[in-house]
Amino acid sequence: MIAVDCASVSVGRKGTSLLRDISFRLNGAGFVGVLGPNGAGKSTLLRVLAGLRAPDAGEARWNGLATPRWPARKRAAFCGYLPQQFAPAWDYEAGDIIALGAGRASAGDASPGHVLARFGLTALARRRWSMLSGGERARVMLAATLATSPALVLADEPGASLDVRHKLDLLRRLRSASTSSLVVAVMHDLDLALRFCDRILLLEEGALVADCSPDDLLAGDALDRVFGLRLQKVRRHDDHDWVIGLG
Ligand SMILES: Nc1ncnc2c1ncn2[C@@H]1O[C@H](COP(=O)(O)OP(=O)(O)OP(=O)(O)O)[C@@H](O)[C@H]1O
Repeated sequence: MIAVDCASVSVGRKGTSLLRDISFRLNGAGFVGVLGPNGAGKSTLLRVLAGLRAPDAGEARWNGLATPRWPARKRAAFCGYLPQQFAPAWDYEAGDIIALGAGRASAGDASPGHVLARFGLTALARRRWSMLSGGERARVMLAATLATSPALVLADEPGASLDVRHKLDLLRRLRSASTSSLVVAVMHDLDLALRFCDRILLLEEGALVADCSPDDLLAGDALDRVFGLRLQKVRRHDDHDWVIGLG
């Protein structure tokens, strides 16, 4: 069972509202994209959902229980959180970081060697963090996050530093994880979000302005309004994927 509730969540900072009375329920496995312009509150929302930031009002719940009430070990087993920026305190080898991820919970195929192989990272196992490229770091962090197949995966702009092939590979892995886990990912690439996600949460200035399927989002004008653009929406010839361009 997996249910995530965001119940009347508000977050403020020095008189500014970062999140304004946000409510939604995510029930069951699936891929949810969080979209919105820079500064809309996407990362703040993800941190609240992860239980890393206490809201000023309202609460986030996993399976009906407010996140602060989850014991640390159960929390680590239940939720994999992939932050926008990550820097380990020590210069670990990639294999050590995978081992830390794999150690969060007992899972049949989560031995570090197996996870490295599953994510095509075996050749990088002995490479120190400081020697990894930005894209390699992102791939190591994704593998560490997904190592134990957590019920809830929260990913903040997971493909930001990846080339097009690895970005697609990452989204396919998240998509595949979302058949049994609830994946919530902050995304900036509208095309890819509409193609991979089952549901979209659209934020604007800390408010939730749309919560719907990609098709319903495209049918309305919320994207144009929020991004201040006239987006051209073209359905590809296979009638499956949308391509978005500037109108
Ligand atoms: N600790 C903080 N102190 C002050 N302002 C903050 C703090 N954290 C976030 N903010 C502000 O809150 C707003 C929302 O930030 P957040 O990082 O959640 O936005 P975002 O939608 O993820 O943006 P981006 O797409 O640029 O990553 C921004 O205006 C940001 O400057």
